[in-house]
Formats: sequence, C-alpha cells, structure tokens
Amino acid sequence: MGEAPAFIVDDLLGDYPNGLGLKSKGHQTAVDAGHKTYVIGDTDGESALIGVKVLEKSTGEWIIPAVLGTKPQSSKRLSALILNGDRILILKGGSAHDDCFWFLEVDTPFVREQRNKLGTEVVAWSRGVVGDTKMPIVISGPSGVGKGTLIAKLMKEFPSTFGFSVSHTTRAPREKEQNGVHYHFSERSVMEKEISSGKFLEFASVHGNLYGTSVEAVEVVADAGKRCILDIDVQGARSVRASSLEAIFIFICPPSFEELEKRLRARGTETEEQMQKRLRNARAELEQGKAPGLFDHILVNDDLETCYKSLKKLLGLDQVVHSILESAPLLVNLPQDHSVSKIGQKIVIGSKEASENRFVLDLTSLKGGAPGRTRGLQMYSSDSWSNGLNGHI
Ligand SMILES: Nc1ncnc2c1ncn2[C@@H]1O[C@H](COP(=O)(O)OP(=O)(O)OP(=O)(O)O)[C@@H](O)[C@H]1O
Ligand SMILES: Nc1nc2c(ncn2[C@@H]2O[C@H](COP(=O)(O)O)[C@@H](O)[C@H]2O)c(=O)[nH]1
Repeated sequence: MGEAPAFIVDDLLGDYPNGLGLKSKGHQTAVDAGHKTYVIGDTDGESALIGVKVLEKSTGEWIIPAVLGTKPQSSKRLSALILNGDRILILKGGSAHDDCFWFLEVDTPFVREQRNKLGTEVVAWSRGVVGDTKMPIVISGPSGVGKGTLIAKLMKEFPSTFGFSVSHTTRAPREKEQNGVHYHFSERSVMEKEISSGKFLEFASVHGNLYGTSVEAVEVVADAGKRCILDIDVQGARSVRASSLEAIFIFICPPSFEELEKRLRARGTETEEQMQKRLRNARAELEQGKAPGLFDHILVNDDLETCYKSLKKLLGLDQVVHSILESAPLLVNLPQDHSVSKIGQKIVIGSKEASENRFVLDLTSLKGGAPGRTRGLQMYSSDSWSNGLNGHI
C-alpha cells in the first residue's frame, strides 16, 4: 500500500467527462472498475512512461501496483475505457499506428494469477496489435534433437514472418554465441531477482543452469509484427501451457536415442560430464513429451529436410499466401485530439480537427493479451462500416 498522495482524484481530473465512465485531463485519465479507480498517465510528473495508481474507493486508500509488461511511453492526450470489467483500453493521441492502442489488464486471469503469486496489487500492460498476427510457437524436445537447426532454417526462409524469443540463461556462452542474439547471458543472482519481480513468463532449471523466457522477449517479437518462436525445454513448455499465453506446442523427437547421442557428440559443445547429464535428462523428456494434452504436434527429426517440410506444413506455410493487398490491415495514426465512443465491441474514433476522418476499431476478435501482445484488433474507415461491409451494430 502506498501513502495517501497530496491530491484527490477530482483535483486531477474532471474537465473532460466523455460519457464512457472515464474522465481525462490531457496527460492523465481515470477509469472506474468495480470498487477501484485506476489513474493512468503522468502520475509522478517525472517519468517518460505512463504510470498507474489505484484508488480503493471503499477505504480511500491509494495503492501503487506492481506493473508487469513493457510500459508505454507517455502521451499528451490519453483516452481510456473499461472493457468487460477486466481490462482498460488506452488510446494514445498523437501516436503512430503501432503505438496508439494499449490494454491495461486489471483483473484478467493472468493478473489474478500474478496477484496471488506476488501477494500485491498487480496490473499488466499489453500493446494492441492491429491485424492477424498468429499465436506464438513453442518448440521443445531433448538437447541435440535439432530444435535450433529447424528454427534457424525457418527464420532464414521466412525472415519477415518469424522472430526468435531470446531467452535468459545462467549458462556460459559457447564459442560464436552472442549476448542478446542467442541468449541474454545472466548472473544467477540477477536472474533470480528478476524472476521474483515477475519479469519471466516461464523459467526452469535445465541441465544445472537457469533458463527463462522474459515477457519482454515475447513482446519484442510481436512488436516487430512477427510470429514468435520459443525454443524451451519440456518444463518450460508445461509452464507456458499453464500460463495465459496462447501458443501452439510442438515436440521434436529423435529417430533413436543412439542418433540423439551421436548428434550431441558431433556438435562438440559439451564436456563429457555435461553430455551425460543432457542424455540422462533426454530420457525423461522423451517420456514427458508424450504426456497427453501438453503438445499439439510431435515431429520426428530423422531426415532434416523431411522434418523441416512437415514443420512448414503444420504451420500452414505450404499454402498459397493471400495477396498482400487483400490481407493488409488499415493502419492509421491516432490524431492528438480525438473523440471516442463505444458501440458494442466497436470503438468509433473521430478526429476533432477533421470531422470527416472517422475510424472504427473493432475488438470482436481480440486474441492473446498479457503476458505478450493483444492481437486481432481490426481497423476500418467508418464509411465501410456504415456501408455494411463490416457487420452490424
Ligand atoms: N536431422 C538431422 N540429422 C542429422 N543431424 C542433425 C539433424 N538435425 C540437427 N542435426 C545436428 O545435430 C546437432 C544438434 O542440433 P541442434 O543444436 O539444433 O539441437 P537442439 O535441439 O537445438 O539442442 P539444444 O537443446 O542442446 O540447444 C547439430 O550439430 C545439428 O547440425
Ligand atoms: N524452460 C526453458 N528452457 C530453455 C530456455 N531457453 C532454452 N531452453 C532449453 O534449454 C535446453 C538447453 O539449451 P542449450 O542452449 O544450453 O543447449 C534446451 O532444451 C532448450 O530448449 C528458456 O527460456 N526456458
């Protein structure tokens, strides 16, 4: 719990009631959700990032919540509205199309889970991505099976489609491994501290070292408009499966245990002792990989090209791609001074300067959310909507 600040919410806000259950005053906005009021914006007058304070209305107490996810940069004109009682849509006036829609999750399953875990008030940011970016892909399997090789082929053939989630690890870098590219190489004490502060989507002790996927690692890929690939062990896959991140889970098997050992030896990156440890763990992982409900697909990596072809097939990469024009989403920057009104799952956004410029933000097909990005937002001009092209009110 924070100290009561030297202001009350009505002093901060109140000039711009807009009929949406929110009040905003330029750099700040306030939204009611149940018995709490969320004050969002320039809350300390100093930070370049959007801050959040929570007023518990029944007690009049102010709470400074733990804020998860990448925080948005502040904006001079913020609008906000509550959706389904569990998340707040924030519109950042004067921002580019890839930075103007954000969701502050206040009571989603992820936030509730983190609230229980951290024992404190929690909110989580998730940037809204316009268009149909597909859900992340988790690739798992024993050490040496060829996960990295398959992922490298995919990234090489489809560089603008896929992005790699760069994990953190306490293991020492191998020759040719670059910090920030293959892994974020970390000190154990630092990584443990970051784990307890909620920075990681999942983490596990693997072959004697800590490995983990930060929320940011997944968000960076979504922000680049790419589909995220995670190369993680079976424990990590289980944690992601239990988390709120929707993903497709693929397990890679070797054709035989002998072949797995041969590949690991031929790679020549491990000492004999480490290799024995990895091979011991591989037996357990191969058993766990078959656990019902954990993996959506199992691929045997015998002949590399055949396995790669199967991987592409299950990711739908062998299908005819729609024309770019057909699938390209409408991307517009948000005017600084804008009006917002909500009709069902559709948000009508108008420009105060050019009244003919009105757009509809359609939230009907939202996917994902914190941790990670909120995908599936659709934008179209209000003309195409009123002409009946995009469904009825
Ligand atoms: N189908 C295959 N046939 C023969 N060799 C392969 C095949 N796939 C990968 N390899 C080789 O096996 C070795 C291990 O592959 P890779 O490093 O991709 O495994 P990995 O699953 O990512 O391992 P780790 O989990 O330890 O990172 C590499 O030397 C790679 O070139
Ligand atoms: N649970 C997680 N496992 C991870 C992560 N990053 C990598 N891994 C797995 O660790 C082993 C060993 O990798 P190596 O690079 O040391 O050979 C392998 O199975 C990876 O899939 C992670 O973030 N979380």
